[in-house]
Amino acid sequence: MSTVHIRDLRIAFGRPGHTTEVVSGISLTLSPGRIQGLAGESGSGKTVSGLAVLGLLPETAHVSGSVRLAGTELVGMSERDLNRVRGAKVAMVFQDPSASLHPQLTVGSQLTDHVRTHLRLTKRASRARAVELLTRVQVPDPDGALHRYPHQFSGGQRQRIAIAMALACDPQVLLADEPTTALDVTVQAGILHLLRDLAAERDLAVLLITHDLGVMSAVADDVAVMRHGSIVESGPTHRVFTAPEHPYTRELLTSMPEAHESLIDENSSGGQA
Ligand SMILES: Nc1ncnc2c1ncn2[C@@H]1O[C@H](COP(=O)(O)OP(=O)(O)OP(=O)(O)O)[C@@H](O)[C@H]1O
Repeated sequence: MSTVHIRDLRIAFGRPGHTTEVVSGISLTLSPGRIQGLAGESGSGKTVSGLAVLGLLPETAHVSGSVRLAGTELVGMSERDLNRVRGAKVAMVFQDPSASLHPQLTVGSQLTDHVRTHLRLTKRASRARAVELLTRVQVPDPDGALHRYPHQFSGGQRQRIAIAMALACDPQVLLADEPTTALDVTVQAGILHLLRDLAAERDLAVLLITHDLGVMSAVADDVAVMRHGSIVESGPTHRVFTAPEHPYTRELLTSMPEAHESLIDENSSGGQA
């Protein structure tokens, strides 16, 4: 299983000579089986950093530094090679599950097409794989779900289906950008549990991007706090949240006391929820 080493990643937008740097040299390591959180206020550079790992930034973005997956450099890789990495090795789950689901295709055809293209399975084997994936992400009636369209599911179920799509080719790395932000709080907890269980059982290296420190404290093993394009503090989530060293981390935690409390509650009940 692979580790992702992000080193001195810089991202700027604009024309040559008139660029604005939005990420100023961040370094992070994503390890198999662990959830690395990336926190920080809106506009701090979390999303563009995630997109850079997948080579999904627009052409107006200038990216430098290094993103190595199992020793292979992804920064500067050709679009053709990146296409092979995307989906197969690195997958992404977005805030809006519709971003990864086609509204006019059944869930079954999307999942089986995806699996057939990338894994070259027969029709029958790809259908079996689709049912297996839907079962794992706990979509009710997986067989029936194959014949339904995305809009026939609840928001939480759609996000589970998007996670199934992301997992279809057994990726080694999963980037999850605000995966629960659009969901009700009660539904959020189920999706977060699922992500945590999947990271552990599949040895997935997960980058969890969220501005929600409650979400972060519930599932991230480690957290990096971004501000204005730089990481101001990073470390094990428990340490960062209970003994923040940087004034900005303290400020964030003060503005969201429930995150701090939820971590304390979880620890007193013997583990993370
Ligand atoms: N395509 C683009 N062209 C120019 N600037 C961009 C582009 N995409 C993002 N930016 C800028 O990059 C900075 C970082 O944006 P980013 O979306 O990564 O922030 P974020 O921390 O994920 O915030 P949010 O939580 O609101 O999504 C912002 O100033 C944003 O305006």
